[in-house]
Amino acid sequence: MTHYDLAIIGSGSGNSVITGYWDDKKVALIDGGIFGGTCLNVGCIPTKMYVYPAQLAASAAEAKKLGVDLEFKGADWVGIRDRIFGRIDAISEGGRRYRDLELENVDLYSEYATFTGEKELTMASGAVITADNIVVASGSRAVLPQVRGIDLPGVHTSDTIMRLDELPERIVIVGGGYIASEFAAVFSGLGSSVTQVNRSGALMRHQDADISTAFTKAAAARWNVELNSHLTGIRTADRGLVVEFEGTDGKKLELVADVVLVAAGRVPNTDTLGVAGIGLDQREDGTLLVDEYQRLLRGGEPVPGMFAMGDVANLEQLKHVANRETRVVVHNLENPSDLRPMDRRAVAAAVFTNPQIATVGLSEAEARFAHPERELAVAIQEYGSTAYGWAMDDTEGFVKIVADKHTGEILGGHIMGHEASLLIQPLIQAMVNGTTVAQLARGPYWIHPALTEVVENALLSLGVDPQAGDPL
Ligand SMILES: Cc1cc2nc3c(=O)[nH]c(=O)nc-3n(C[C@H](O)[C@H](O)[C@H](O)COP(=O)(O)OP(=O)(O)OC[C@H]3O[C@@H](n4cnc5c(N)ncnc54)[C@H](O)[C@@H]3O)c2cc1C
Ligand SMILES: NC(=O)c1ccc[n+]([C@@H]2O[C@H](COP(=O)([O-])OP(=O)(O)OC[C@H]3O[C@@H](n4cnc5c(N)ncnc54)[C@H](O)[C@@H]3O)[C@@H](O)[C@H]2O)c1
Repeated sequence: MTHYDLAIIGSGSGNSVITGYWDDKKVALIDGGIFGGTCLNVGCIPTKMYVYPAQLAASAAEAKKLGVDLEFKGADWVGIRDRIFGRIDAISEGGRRYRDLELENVDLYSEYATFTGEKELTMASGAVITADNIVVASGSRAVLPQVRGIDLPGVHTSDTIMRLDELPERIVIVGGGYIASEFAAVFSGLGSSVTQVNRSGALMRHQDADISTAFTKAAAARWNVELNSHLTGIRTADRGLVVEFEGTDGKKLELVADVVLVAAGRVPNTDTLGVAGIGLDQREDGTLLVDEYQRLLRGGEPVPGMFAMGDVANLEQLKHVANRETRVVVHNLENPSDLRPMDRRAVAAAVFTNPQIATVGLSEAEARFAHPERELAVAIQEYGSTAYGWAMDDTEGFVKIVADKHTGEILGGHIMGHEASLLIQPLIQAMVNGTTVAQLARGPYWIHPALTEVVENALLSLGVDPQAGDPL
């Protein structure tokens, strides 16, 4: 049995816990999957590397209404795929080699581990290690509905769909969330015939209701969308797969496809880690409970020397949240007498679908529920109401802001449309820094006639009460 100062489970965000502080100490880094974790290998980065070319491809159709005659002649799927993974696989392998071969104080275990004691881990090979400190960063994995035919060749999750040998002619995408909506935009942009099928009555249902409704309409104008239908089975056909669904009204739906992508949510990797055996506190969905310092809890009390971060411990399942939690874990591991808390104000996210969606803070419904005592100001401003929106002839994009009518505090911002992921940033900044609606609308210059004017105008149209000293 080898003893370590620190053991880390997961080489995604977990890899960044190994700072210079550990140079003279012994560290075990354990990962049974691909080195570097989800974001690098099968998540944020490769998906966005597909999103950009797909957006270029889709722009041919969008240019037409502006009088520009672009022709989309097809996508070189294999070329795009190899450019993406030629870059990513090399980074993953370089990171693995560095940890495995070049860092003397780090032992890399390329296998799965389970807890067999509070500070004891047993590897798949049978090796047992102990450690004074353990960081759990084991991430999450795709959920596969247990229906007939789910393991047929041609049925994929986001882990495998990006490595296809050819662009599918017809793809059925199961799910209405982030992953399903991003891949629907990628495949439809690149030229596949896409049908996205969701169990509930709208896409992106966790967003503000106005965004969810508008996105469902916008998506249906770009690819086929079927709602209120859940997956019941998959079978092989003469040419491809038949994907079977049942509607909430009992009606059957059968779709023929070359490839099926199942994007029905992700579960935390806690069941496979044996955490229940050591009595760690978990939420109902299996995520590990941590305190504000990212310390693991047992019976509500922090367990000394044990931390968790990332998808295994938060509800957001976002890389920038995992990164921030990592910084908190790094600080608190290295400075146990000066603990610093995680900041969960103004968590933001973007969905890189078409049109893009971005969000920060509370939806209107969440704000009304969370603050029944406050009078809210709500504004919706269309891209098409600004000069840049005229240039784009945009008829879909809009910004929605929710604020406190009397104090001018911004409670939430929601954007759908061109580069929503960029336009949201001033609202994130304002929420974190406590900048009011008036201070944000009139404090900085807003470049004319940039698309950011739609955010400025949304702020102005909220009609919040003026305060003494507001900028002019
Ligand atoms: C398709 C897709 C697109 C995404 N796009 C975005 C995006 O655009 N923006 C964004 O913010 N987020 C995005 N995400 C989410 C983001 O990837 C995750 O939030 C983030 O990667 C989580 O990091 P993590 O360190 O918690 O886990 P991971 O990076 O998943 O690392 C966990 C590691 O632990 C290993 N492991 C698990 N169990 C064990 C065990 N028992 N023993 C040993 N090793 C184990 C796994 O092999 C894995 O490598 C996306 C996710 C997906 C799937
Ligand atoms: N851009 C980003 O930041 C980004 C991108 C991708 C993923 N992610 C993260 O990954 C997480 C997981 O993404 P996801 O899209 O898998 O999950 P999700 O929870 O966002 O969506 C799952 C969807 O599948 C549907 N569904 C579930 N079972 C079904 C069934 N049997 N038949 C039909 N539909 C069914 C649900 O109604 C829901 O719409 C997200 O919550 C997100 O945090 C982030």
